[in-house]
Amino acid sequence: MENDNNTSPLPILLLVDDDINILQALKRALHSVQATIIDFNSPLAALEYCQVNQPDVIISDQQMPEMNGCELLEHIKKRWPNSQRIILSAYQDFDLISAAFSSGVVEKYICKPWINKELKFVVDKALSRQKNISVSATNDGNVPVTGLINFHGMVAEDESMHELFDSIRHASSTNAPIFITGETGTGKELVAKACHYESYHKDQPFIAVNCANFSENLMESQLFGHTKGAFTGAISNQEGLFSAAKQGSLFLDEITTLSKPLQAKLLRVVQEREFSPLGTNEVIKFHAQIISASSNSIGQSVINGDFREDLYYRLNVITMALPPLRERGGDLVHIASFFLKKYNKVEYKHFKKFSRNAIQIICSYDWPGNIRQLENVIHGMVILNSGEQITSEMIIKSLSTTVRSYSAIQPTSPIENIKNIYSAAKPQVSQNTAIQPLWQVEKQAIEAAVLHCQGNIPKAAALLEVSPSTIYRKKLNW
Ligand SMILES: Nc1ncnc2c1ncn2[C@@H]1O[C@H](COP(=O)(O)OP(=O)(O)OP(=O)(O)O)[C@@H](O)[C@H]1O
Repeated sequence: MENDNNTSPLPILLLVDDDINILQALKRALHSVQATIIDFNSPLAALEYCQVNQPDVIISDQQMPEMNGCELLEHIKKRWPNSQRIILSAYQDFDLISAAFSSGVVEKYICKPWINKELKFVVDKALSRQKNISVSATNDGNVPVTGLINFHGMVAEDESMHELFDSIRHASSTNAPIFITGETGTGKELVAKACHYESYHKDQPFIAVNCANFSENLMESQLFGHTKGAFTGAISNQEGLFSAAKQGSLFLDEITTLSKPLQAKLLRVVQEREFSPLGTNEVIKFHAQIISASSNSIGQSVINGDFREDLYYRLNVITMALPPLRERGGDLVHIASFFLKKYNKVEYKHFKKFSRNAIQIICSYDWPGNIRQLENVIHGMVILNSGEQITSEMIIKSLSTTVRSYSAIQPTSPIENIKNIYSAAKPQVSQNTAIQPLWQVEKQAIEAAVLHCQGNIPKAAALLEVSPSTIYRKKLNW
């Protein structure tokens, strides 16, 4: 079969479901896509077809008698690794689908009953991605995206962040729940927004709520809404966030702080996709995507019995883990420069760069409050100083003003930390001390710095303003 302008054949869209009615409904929903649709009501027959024919995009049901959808897609992936594979399932088989997602067998997940608009969006995207793959395959393969980028306000060069951005793009066509982990201030809310604004429902609302900010009762009425008189003080009907999110995204931050009774109610919403406002038995359909996040270990909360295991699995279909700032390599300096430019503009300042020592201080500090703390430090510093160059003294002063807010996270205060850095780097020799050979003074300085940096030689080298190889070389001679 040929397409309209008779240049290249239409791509093949393969549909597999043991229920003929579902196959018919899928074909109706997808009648306008630019592809040749082939359908099978048996996964074995579909597999046989795929031995000789290359499908471009496959949509398979999960629950089928002869073989489940994930198994079928795994076979197809082995035969045709470049195909785009989509699984169709009701809210069951979470573990299987999550595993297939993580191993790359499944690229997209569509919930049954599907929304036609969503389905069409997913398939169009998969077809266009498939077209790009074919083009780049003829041009010697895909060139991975590298370098410094700004993805929905997130500045990153580090590979781990680029992988995260890829996961966000991959998740763009699913309505399945997303769970974001990461220490405080690592950018979880930005990731949640990026998931929303990359998704097919980006025109719908993005609603964020921090579960830690409300008491149990208030949180319940915030989420579910209430009718007039539902409880003392309910003087009028109030729409809840489940309803306000419409077909968009609802971001539940610090989800582990939800009380047990509310967890049980949320489970119903996630499973049945419906809820009732307080004070009424009316059942309202819930259409939004749930994105939740926690800066505490949710696994630990489950082990402690503080968080329901079944809810955890329902919310955690797609996991996105944000690394702490101290593990993002060169990103620290890039993000610091990004904030310097940002606050130069906001505060009408003209800083052009960081001094070498300032960069060393930034790189050797652990940033327990992560990017939020870095942002506060740079903002404070820009406000309080002027000139063209940021010096280490400016950083230290500004760090000391943020110390109180982060002392709960970090047992040693940043100022102690910095003082240690200096005393390690510049050992004081008292008047009474006998003069020591230079190699011994050097050895002590190096050992103090390495100890301070908990054995991290590159960090110690940065503090001592030498290259790591100098430390390794000197250690060999002691
Ligand atoms: N990669 C990044 N590049 C630039 N700015 C960032 C980046 N990541 C986060 N930020 C900024 O850092 C601050 C904290 O981010 P965000 O509120 O998303 O963190 P969080 O993990 O949700 O924090 P909390 O756990 O406290 O809720 C925000 O001002 C955000 O804009």
